[in-house]
Amino acid sequence: MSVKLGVPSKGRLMEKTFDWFGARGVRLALSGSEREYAGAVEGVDGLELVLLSAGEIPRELAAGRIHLGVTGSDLVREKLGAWDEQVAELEPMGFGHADLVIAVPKAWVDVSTLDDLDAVAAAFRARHGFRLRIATKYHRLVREYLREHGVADYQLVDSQGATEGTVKNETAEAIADITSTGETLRANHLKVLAGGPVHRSQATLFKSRKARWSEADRAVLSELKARLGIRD
Ligand SMILES: Nc1ncnc2c1ncn2[C@@H]1O[C@H](COP(=O)(O)OP(=O)(O)OP(=O)(O)O)[C@@H](O)[C@H]1O
Ligand SMILES: O=P(O)(O)OC[C@H]1O[C@H](OP(=O)(O)OP(=O)(O)O)[C@H](O)[C@@H]1O
Repeated sequence: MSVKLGVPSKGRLMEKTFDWFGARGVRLALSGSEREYAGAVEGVDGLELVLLSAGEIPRELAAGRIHLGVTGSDLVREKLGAWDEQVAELEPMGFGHADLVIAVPKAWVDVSTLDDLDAVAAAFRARHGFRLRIATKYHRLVREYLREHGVADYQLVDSQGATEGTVKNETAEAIADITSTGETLRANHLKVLAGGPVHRSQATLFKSRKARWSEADRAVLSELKARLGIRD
């Protein structure tokens, strides 16, 4: 048996993950064509590369089908209930930074904090007879955050992409999505509520608490951690 390392199969996260391991003397390489989702690890024996969608890596870790995985810290928290019972954070990797934020129309000049949002939500319900809609794909994280901050008069509407467009399209009054440069928010005339993001995400190396770790697997992990400069 070998230790399975899941890494994102495409895009920015894949390239930066390859670079991050490479800079630490562990070469990840795609085997065959770029479209074949299989790969090899050079530099550490007993480590197998598995290419997966970043969004699926949390579930694969929780199911114990992979031992290690690289994905955004936001995705692990969103996709897994009690995430820290299922996976452990081994190392934040310093790339893939994005903030999960709540944003409202810029034109709402009286709304800049969560308390303002709460007040507007109550007024909205009284006026329209339905709850203010927040479009997002981060249901778990947004619900937890708003509960902690005492905002209750809202409903989430699911949006799996182009979330910032939902306000203009009148399918939501506010949104919760990740932002890095802030350009998409600006282009859609939205502003971020004050008080800090719901979550500050970055690419992170996770270890599964649910996978079967044989004696040999633990030895592979120790060697890998030594190579990567990760202390226990
Ligand atoms: N500007 C950004 N836009 C989108 N995601 C970003 C950005 N910056 C960092 N990320 C992070 O990248 C991860 C999402 O990557 P990606 O979209 O490839 O995942 P995915 O949901 O698996 O996609 P797909 O389903 O299309 O394969 C998240 O952890 C997110 O926080
Ligand atoms: O702050 P910015 O630098 O503008 O980046 C933020 C945007 O990037 C992501 O979308 P992406 O294009 O990855 O597609 P998605 O809508 O499918 O998530 C995210 O959902 C935002 O829309």
